Amino acid sequence: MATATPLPLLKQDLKVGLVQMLPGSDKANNLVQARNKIRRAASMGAKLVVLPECFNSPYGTDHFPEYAEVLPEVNQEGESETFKALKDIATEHNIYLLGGSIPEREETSGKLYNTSLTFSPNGTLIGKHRKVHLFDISIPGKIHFQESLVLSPGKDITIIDLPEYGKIGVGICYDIRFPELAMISARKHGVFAMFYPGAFNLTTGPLHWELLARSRATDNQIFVGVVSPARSKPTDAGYKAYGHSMMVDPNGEILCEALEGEELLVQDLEAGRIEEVRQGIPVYSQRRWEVYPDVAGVGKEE
Ligand SMILES: NC(=O)CCC(=O)C(=O)O
Repeated sequence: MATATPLPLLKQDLKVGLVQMLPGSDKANNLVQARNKIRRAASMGAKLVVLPECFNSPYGTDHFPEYAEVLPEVNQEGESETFKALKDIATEHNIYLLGGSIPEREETSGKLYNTSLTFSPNGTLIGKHRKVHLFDISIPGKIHFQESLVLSPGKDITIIDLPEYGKIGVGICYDIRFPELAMISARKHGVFAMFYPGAFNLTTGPLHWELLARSRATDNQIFVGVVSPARSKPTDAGYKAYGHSMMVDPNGEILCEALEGEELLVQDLEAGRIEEVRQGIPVYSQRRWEVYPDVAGVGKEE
């Protein structure tokens, strides 16, 4: 009797667009810039387009309250300017749209979050991720940043089903430093990719951005996409993003990488690549859960 071949995690090839854009202080103009770049990605065949962290505002604790919008829950409709714009763009181009992140104000509590919205090609809100790990670091003489001054942390791992392709996981920037999130998404939920809209800086970017993207991909043998804002001019005030958006394959190899400026990356993800890598280096079937029972509960495949 013939046994059914399990579907690959990524069910068919997928062209992904990563938009490295430069957000300014004019929200309406940021939305126009995003729309233009998404249109270009779609015209190049991208079926999933990903924007950077804080794509519609400058990145900074002073700015979050001013730019925050009230956002709906998954499968609900909303009135916010950015929600409506992203919904329209996804529908117009018949694409999945992972809308980077924007500051969110929760209506009832007034709490602020750093939140990512994902839309299906028919404009349904199919994913909402609130940044779980807030970016609070202090490296003397280099960088001090404290998102928790104004933001509250999200509480959930976010898995989104793109029925024709498979599942993706979403994290926002600092979330990439916590391997548990990607590990649970990959091993428990079977995602074919993690996407991290992110805005690393000029101290930790050169040190850790590529290292972390390639580590999450290699740890879990999945695709990883990291999408940054472009870097503003040295003479401009405010936070300087590292840039270097990239797509990494399940073997930890960089498939494409941007420089610092505005850039659009369009990259094919190959169905079957995950299984090929896992066959060659079969760590998935070689885990010794009895040696590390403390983590077996969170990492073990179901
Ligand atoms: N926006 C962020 O979460 C920045 C994270 C970062 O730069 C890091 O080093 O981590």
